[in-house]
Amino acid sequence: MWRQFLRSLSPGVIVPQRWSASNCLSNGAFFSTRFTMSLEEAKRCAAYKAVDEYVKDNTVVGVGSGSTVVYAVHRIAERVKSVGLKLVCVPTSFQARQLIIEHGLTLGDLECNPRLDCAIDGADEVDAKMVLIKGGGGCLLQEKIVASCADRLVVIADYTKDSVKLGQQYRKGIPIEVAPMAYVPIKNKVEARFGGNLKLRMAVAKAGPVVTDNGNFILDWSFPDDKEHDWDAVNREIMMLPGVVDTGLFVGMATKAYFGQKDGTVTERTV
Ligand SMILES: O=C[C@H](O)[C@H](O)[C@H](O)COP(=O)(O)O
Repeated sequence: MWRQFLRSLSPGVIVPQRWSASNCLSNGAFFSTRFTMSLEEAKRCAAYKAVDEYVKDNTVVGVGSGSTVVYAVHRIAERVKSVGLKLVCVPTSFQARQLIIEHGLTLGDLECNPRLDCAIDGADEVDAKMVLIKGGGGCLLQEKIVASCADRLVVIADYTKDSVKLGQQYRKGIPIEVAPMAYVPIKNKVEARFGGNLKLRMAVAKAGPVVTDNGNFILDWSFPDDKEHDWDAVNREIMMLPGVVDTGLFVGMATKAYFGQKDGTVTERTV
């Protein structure tokens, strides 16, 4: 019935055969291209499931950044209204802060809430061992700080982020946030030590480089993918370079990931 109705509105629309337990597809579908709808629905399903399973009453929740997190915030706001959850939400970026405020949620910070029950965040890529690449939207530093204060980091993503090995699907490289004055020496040192190449991320609607919420630059490291990397060791070594503020490598931080699939189901990974 629903499928017929949705198809009558837009013949190109793919209406998933299976609806997830969290009923994530019943709260509005996207009527654009086949791929966009599918990807957006996949993000939504993952986000809804994670919120339903991990966001509990009387807790402090870290709110990640990016397009998938938008769905998580919608769901958190729905549950605050419908079930009366009492939450404090700690943002990981300017974007997250705005989302919290726009949805009428209680805004917190690490000064008042140095310990969080869980953080829900997106990722650019997740490997088989749950090592993440984050920072495609430039928010890696605050995301890592907030995640480090949370009892649990829960990742929400669509199926394009689920990889065996980093670099398999996400081709933009590992973001490294750096103090502006140090971007050239850091670029040279990382290339000499590990290979690949680092590019200064440039802004799109502004001349010059992207400047993060923290006033820094981002170098995107296209690392050599023809060898195995010990990401924990790589991360530690890069972090030791003066001027490196943080990396988008999240090693040993996430314990749970939800991947929304094309058919509206959600797969899970736990470590
Ligand atoms: O800096 C941005 C964050 O790390 C995001 O969580 C990450 O880029 C994933 O974003 P999206 O959900 O838009 O793919």
